[in-house]
Amino acid sequence: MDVHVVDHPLAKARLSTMRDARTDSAAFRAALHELTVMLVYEATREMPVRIERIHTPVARTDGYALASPPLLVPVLRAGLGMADQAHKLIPDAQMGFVGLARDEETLKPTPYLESLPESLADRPVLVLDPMLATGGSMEYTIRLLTGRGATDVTAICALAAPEGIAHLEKTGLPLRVVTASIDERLNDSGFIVPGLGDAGDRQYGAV
Ligand SMILES: O=P(O)(O)OC[C@H]1O[C@H](OP(=O)(O)OP(=O)(O)O)[C@H](O)[C@@H]1O
Ligand SMILES: O=c1cc[nH]c(=O)[nH]1
Ligand SMILES: [Mg+2]
Repeated sequence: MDVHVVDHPLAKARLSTMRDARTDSAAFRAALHELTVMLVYEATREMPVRIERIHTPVARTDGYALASPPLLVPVLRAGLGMADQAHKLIPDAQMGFVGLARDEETLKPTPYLESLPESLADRPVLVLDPMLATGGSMEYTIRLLTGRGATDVTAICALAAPEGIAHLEKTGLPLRVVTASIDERLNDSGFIVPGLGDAGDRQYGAV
């Protein structure tokens, strides 16, 4: 599995704002928005482009556009904080939605929403979720997508735990991960250490 860490000073700065326990919800959301732009920018670097001749006011030249705009799939709730920024970068993208809540005891995802196009054959998919912890929520999401024919899936996460990466690797699912950090470990409650706490609660309040 290809894992790409976006190790850029500006990404580190936004991530540090998100990690800081003193950061309030509005500033946390703003930092996640900005980090999302950097992660999506890197994740789409190798995407095939369509070239067509265009006219500048001065001359003819090649114009570029994504050959096949990806499907964006934010995983609710926390992934919602990445959706608008990703969509601004790729305005032609269609968006699907998956809603999952991790059970605090078992750490297994409980699904409550699935809104996806019927067929995803030949369509790249970008899954947006700031946190990859045990990897259970991402595995669940990827299986929904591959069940609809997706073969080109990229998970875009602010943070990942080594345990979650290893878990996804073991599944053998066709997946690439783009993240700003692979942290140290998970704690006994399944939280990423040092992490940033609960990404959904920090954006929207505790449920
Ligand atoms: O890798 P995992 O161990 O599955 O954990 C990661 C999941 O946990 C968080 O969601 P959460 O269940 O807290 O829901 P929320 O977004 O509504 O807060 C996060 O946004 C991921 O979806
Ligand atoms: O550290 C973690 C782990 C799972 N989900 C979160 O929001 N944070
Ligand atoms: Mg949460």
